[in-house]
Amino acid sequence: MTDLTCLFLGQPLANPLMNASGVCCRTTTELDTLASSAAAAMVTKSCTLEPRTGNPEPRYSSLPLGSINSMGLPNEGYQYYLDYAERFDHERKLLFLSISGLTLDDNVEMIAAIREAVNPALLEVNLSCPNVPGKPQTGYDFEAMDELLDEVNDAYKRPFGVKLPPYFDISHFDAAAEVLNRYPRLAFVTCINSVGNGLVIDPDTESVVIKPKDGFGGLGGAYVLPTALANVNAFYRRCPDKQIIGCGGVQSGTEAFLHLLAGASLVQIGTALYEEGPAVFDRVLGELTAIMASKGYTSIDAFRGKLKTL
Ligand SMILES: O=C1NC(=O)NC(C(=O)O)N1
Repeated sequence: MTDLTCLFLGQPLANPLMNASGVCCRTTTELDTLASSAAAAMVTKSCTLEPRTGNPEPRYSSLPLGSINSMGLPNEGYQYYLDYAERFDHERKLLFLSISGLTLDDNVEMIAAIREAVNPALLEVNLSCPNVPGKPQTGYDFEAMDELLDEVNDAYKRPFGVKLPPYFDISHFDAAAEVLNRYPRLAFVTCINSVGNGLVIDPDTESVVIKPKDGFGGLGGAYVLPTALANVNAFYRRCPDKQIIGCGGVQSGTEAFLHLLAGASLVQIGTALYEEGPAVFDRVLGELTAIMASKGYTSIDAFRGKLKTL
């Protein structure tokens, strides 16, 4: 019998799957769809202090090898998601609440409200939205990242986590991990956010495919799998006291298996969820189960993090 249960921050979950923030999680209708899906956990759209309509459309495009987006943090404002979390049945499913304040003060203000929650969700601080014009990604500025995490650590006494951008240099894995490891209550790290500021060009129209930022947007899907796996494994190796949530390029049980092998505790699905809807969770769970059975693994811990090197 193949058992998909896993432990996250001490909480048993039926399986390791959840959505990637931003997909199927902006409205209560979308969030309720996730709550009714086979995913064992779910995360809200990254929210800001005030509601945002986001960037002009078209701002998302799907392609054979993945997706490009420049949504621009469209969301209902943090109170909307706080209210959703207060009404949520946390026994039923693990709920994460993602914040992406436009300024340090906005993040501090949102956290001041979130810490008063009677029925708290798990806080994820998004350090990596690449699509707000004029807003650099905090995750690429280690000093700013440390300053923000110091404020979060002071203001918020429950375990929390961060959503990181992809890094592409070993010295950046080292520097980022050094900052993260200063905060023991920083309990999980979600790798990766989209690969920022890619450019998809349509050869027929000789045009970009999304409107914001002259077509520059965050890449997801198959394009980003090797980078996602590298970031999951890099932080799995460097942050032994934290759990890693893998995100990027999961389109089947195979990629979910790879993220777990690389050290992920949970696995997020973004582009494939956007394209296929919540049935993607049932499909990927079935495929993951089949892969584990074919390899003789009866539990996820039998192989999780046990990536072989040569
Ligand atoms: O953090 C984010 N990552 C993305 O790829 N897109 C969204 C967005 O643009 O809102 N935010």
